[in-house]
Amino acid sequence: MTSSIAAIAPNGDAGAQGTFCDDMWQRTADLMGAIHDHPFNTALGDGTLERDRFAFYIVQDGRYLEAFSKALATASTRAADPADAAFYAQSAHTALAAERMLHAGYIEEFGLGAEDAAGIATSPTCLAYASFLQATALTAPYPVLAAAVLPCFWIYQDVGTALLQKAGPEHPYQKWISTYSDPAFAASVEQAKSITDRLATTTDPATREAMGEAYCRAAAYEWMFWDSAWHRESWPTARWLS
Ligand SMILES: Cc1ncc(CN)c(N)n1
Repeated sequence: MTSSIAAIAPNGDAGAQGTFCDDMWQRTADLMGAIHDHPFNTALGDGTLERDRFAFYIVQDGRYLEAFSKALATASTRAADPADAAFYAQSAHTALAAERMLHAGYIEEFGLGAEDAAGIATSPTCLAYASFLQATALTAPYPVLAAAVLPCFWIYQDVGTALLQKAGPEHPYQKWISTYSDPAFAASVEQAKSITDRLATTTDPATREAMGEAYCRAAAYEWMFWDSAWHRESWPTARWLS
């Protein structure tokens, strides 16, 4: 009989011993299925996603990426290993430089001016996800922060790669799909996974448990983010507050 939390699967079943990432992939298997099957992503994949929905997503995502980038920059300052620090610093830059450049292209293509974008309120889900990342960056142990940012890499690569199978060159969202199915992005996902796995094996059981909770919370927010874009989520209180 084992007494080590690290040797217990995150769902509480004794037995299955894998890396932290293997455990997380198993634990979120149903959620990943729901992400791939979400109408936003199936329509994104077959190119039928309405522009309004995608534009709403792009505006929200630009705001999310600012928070994500800050969380990564904080991870860089908190990393003890210089190679990890460089990885998170580089990723913080990429989130703002490359991903937001992708957004800028779509915003221009859709003829969305700065004023139009400013008129779209940050959705409750976008704010919740961004706030969760920033709170984790500022208050949680560094391994928990590494786990919290991992789904942002891994899930996007998984979705981008799956959509690549369906997308031809004339696909309206080809650039989005290419960004997240790019081998360079896959390499950064592998690095984020390997850092997180290493931290999970060297930390104490309670922190590893908290890493699992942070990973699953962020993965849940990923589903919620696409769902909120699909429904163009607004504040139920908007009628009283402008
Ligand atoms: C909500 C969200 N999550 C992740 C990613 C990929 N960095 C993104 N652009 N947006």
